[in-house]
Amino acid sequence: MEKQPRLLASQLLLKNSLFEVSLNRVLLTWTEIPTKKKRVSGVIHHAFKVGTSHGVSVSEILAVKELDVDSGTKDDGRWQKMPQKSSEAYPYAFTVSYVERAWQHRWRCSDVTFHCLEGALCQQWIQTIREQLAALTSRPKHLLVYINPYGGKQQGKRIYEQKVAPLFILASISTDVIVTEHANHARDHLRTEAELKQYDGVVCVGGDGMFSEMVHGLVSRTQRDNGVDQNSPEEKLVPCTLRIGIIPAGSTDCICYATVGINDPVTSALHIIVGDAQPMDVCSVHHNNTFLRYSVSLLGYGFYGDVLADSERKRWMGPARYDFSGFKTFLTHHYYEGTVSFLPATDILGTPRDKTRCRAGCFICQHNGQLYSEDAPEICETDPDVSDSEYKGGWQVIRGKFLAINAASMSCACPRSPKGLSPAAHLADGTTDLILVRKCSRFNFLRHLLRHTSKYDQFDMTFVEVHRVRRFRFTPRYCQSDSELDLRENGKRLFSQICRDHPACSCSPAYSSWNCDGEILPHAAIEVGVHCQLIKLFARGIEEQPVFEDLPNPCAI
Ligand SMILES: CCCCCCCCCCCCC/C=C/[C@@H](O)[C@H](CO)NC(=O)CCCCCCCCCCCCCCC
Ligand SMILES: Nc1ncnc2c1ncn2[C@@H]1O[C@H](COP(=O)(O)OP(=O)(O)OP(=O)(O)O)[C@@H](O)[C@H]1O
Ligand SMILES: [Ca+2]
Repeated sequence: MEKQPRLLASQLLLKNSLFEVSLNRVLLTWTEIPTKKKRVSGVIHHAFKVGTSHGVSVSEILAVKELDVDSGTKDDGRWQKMPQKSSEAYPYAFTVSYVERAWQHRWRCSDVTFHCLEGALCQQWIQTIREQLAALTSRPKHLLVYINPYGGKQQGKRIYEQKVAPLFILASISTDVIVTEHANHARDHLRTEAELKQYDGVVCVGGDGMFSEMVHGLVSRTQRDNGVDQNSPEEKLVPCTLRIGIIPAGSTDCICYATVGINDPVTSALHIIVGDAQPMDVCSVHHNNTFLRYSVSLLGYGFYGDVLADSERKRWMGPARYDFSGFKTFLTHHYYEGTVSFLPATDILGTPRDKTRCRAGCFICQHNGQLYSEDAPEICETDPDVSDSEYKGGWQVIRGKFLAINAASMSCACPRSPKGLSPAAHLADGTTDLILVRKCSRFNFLRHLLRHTSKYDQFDMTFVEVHRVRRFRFTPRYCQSDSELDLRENGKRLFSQICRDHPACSCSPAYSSWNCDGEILPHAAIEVGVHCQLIKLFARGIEEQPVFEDLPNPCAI
């Protein structure tokens, strides 16, 4: 790393030991000064332990506070007993709060208190660190927070008040907090009422459903403000400028898990405070030139659609509803007939079955993101319906009987499946991985499902194929007209009743439903397009190697 000029360097006391403390534009470091000498088996050693050098990136300092040594309190009100020796000899002190990496991608807030001989020096340190923090323009100062009190285990309010709000206060972030009163409250407020100009970001406390509300509110608002018609499937959309933060408090939390590496409220709050930014693809879903919904994680027909439809009736069970309905849907083993047409992503780096993983600073997302950005010139894409060969102007057409049709715009990693539905999918590459699971035996489908929880490749099975695509369409075999939709609902009820009455019946219903990020879509025939990097999150992607130990040599960082 290029050597940065020092802004400050002093000898300060930390836990009754003297440290050389140094600050440049990038790093704050402190290294113990070997003072005492120790005789060990006749040999004199400096009392300098390995691990007494520390470094913290300025971009990961959360706050600096003066410590009131005389009163023994910090100015955040927490009491702290001052060590006798330091309060006498080094009567001035300041505390730096910073991000420390813990196990499995968790971040924690750590404090270090330095004691100074003189008040002026103490003030100089505080002032200089504050100036450094003020220069970090990507950090949010004012946030709009929506809390879903009923998401996941209904802990959203408690999680925010106890774990997140104190950190925002520490980092001098002001907030306007709205506790939602009904579904779509946050979406509608964002879309029509919220005065977004005054905020540096919006935050949701909840699960993937709440995140989806934020996406719908922000994306729709941005298109409306820019005169873009969401109903046209081919239309380029205008990217949103405000970043979205997620404090996980839901049942699946897959967006949080796949963008941060863990569903942990404190970790997410710290990513918001340091002002991280992670772009993300958004799929638009249309039916007959009418906009239906946006999707950022999973669009699933067949298995995941059926799991969701069943689980919605069991919300009272909390997160366990998915396991219950998953087991039930697995036993019913329904397949669905239809035609999938898709436009493969060409000229891109990466394939759905390679070993690369989307990680912080992902090169593939940067490369493919340029190719497919919403500003990039249009690539001529022939419509799949204009010719009837199986390979039309780049489009490919597959007809068949499917247990599941899944489009994963990102890995969909979550606590249930830490590698996700499509482990090599990318957050911001402008593509979605289209996974087709054809009709197979229950045993084989179970093998496929189980592989989501092990190191084995879930795509390495004869009945599974996966394509990285820009757009796709699905048409069920027995096409429904809109007026048939009501009939369909009634028919489905009748059908499932017949099947319940005759458990030996092995036939399948004509239609499943699409699970669109945890919401049921009202149509089976849909058209989907990926909008590259349409939104940004307060996240940085999963970090490659978390650092657990103190850095032995700050100069080598
Ligand atoms: C045998 C164990 C197999 C485990 C296989 C686990 C695969 C799990 C893959 C999860 C992918 C989640 C994708 C994220 C989707 C979110 O946008 C959405 C909204 O939050 N969540 C769901 O739809 C929630 C979807 C939740 C789906 C849960 C499926 C559970 C399947 C259980 C099958 C049991 C068979 C047991 C036979 C003995
Ligand atoms: N005050 C509220 N009352 C009822 N429903 C709400 C309220 N606020 C939000 N919702 C709705 O609750 C649904 C579920 O919320 P959320 O995503 O927070 O939790 P979840 O479903 O448990 O988690 P996941 O989406 O991760 O499975 C969302 O679709 C949201 O629209
Ligand atoms: Ca993607």
